[in-house]
Amino acid sequence: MTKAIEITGLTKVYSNGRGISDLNLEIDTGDIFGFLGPNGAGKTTAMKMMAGLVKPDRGDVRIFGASVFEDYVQAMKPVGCMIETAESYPYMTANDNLKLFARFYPDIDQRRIDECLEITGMLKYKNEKSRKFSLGMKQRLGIAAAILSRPKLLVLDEPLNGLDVEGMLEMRKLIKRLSQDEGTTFFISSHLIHDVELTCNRIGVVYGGKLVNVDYTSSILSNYASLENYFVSEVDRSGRI
Ligand SMILES: Nc1ncnc2c1ncn2[C@@H]1O[C@H](COP(=O)(O)OP(=O)(O)OP(=O)(O)O)[C@@H](O)[C@H]1O
Repeated sequence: MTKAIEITGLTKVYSNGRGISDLNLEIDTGDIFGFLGPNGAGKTTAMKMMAGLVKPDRGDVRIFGASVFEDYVQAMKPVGCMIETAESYPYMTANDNLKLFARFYPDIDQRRIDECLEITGMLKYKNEKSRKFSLGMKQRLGIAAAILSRPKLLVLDEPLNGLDVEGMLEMRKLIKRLSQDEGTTFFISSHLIHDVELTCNRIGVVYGGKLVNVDYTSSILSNYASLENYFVSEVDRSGRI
């Protein structure tokens, strides 16, 4: 079966010597993959390259078989992204922001826009301008935009950023629902160990610009008391190598 994502030798080192180097990773269709690492580990840099927003020094990313760098349009067709902050036009309403996004796709009508607003808990703010939204509301609007086209793969950079406890629970439910009902594959970056443990079925630990290890959550939890113990042990091990 074609892998949802195949990353080979992906490297981007900034002039200050930081970034991410020699990332090799395969994500199966249907995985909820957690890219776990502390601030500055290189998660956003890797995701920007996956979305074709940053050119790598070397390496490749294939999405359902198509190379992001050789066949960008084909590779990005099944992908929804929210990378770094969720951007929206502040003087437009939530609804108008989504209508603008919808113009990039051939078949998104008002019903689908309302559905995405409903799914993300934003329907009640449909006619409010995003300028007045809290960080969490902007984040939800970003997710609504990312799921508009019913993507097969969602790449989400710190999707819980700015969400309160209730918002985090809803976001986790939303991710699991899309995974179960629509078979959506997820690539999610986070520095929140507990949330990754509860949300993701497979986890890659990234530290200091390197992917330290990848394993299934179930297997980690059967060998370690918690994901936190595993994380500390993997980071410690990588430091000693
Ligand atoms: N444009 C840039 N120029 C120089 N250095 C950069 C640039 N972007 C990121 N870096 C550096 O590369 C490293 C990785 O940054 P990146 O944003 O990928 O980390 P991250 O894991 O996403 O962290 P966070 O959780 O804080 O977003 C950091 O040390 C950062 O300072």
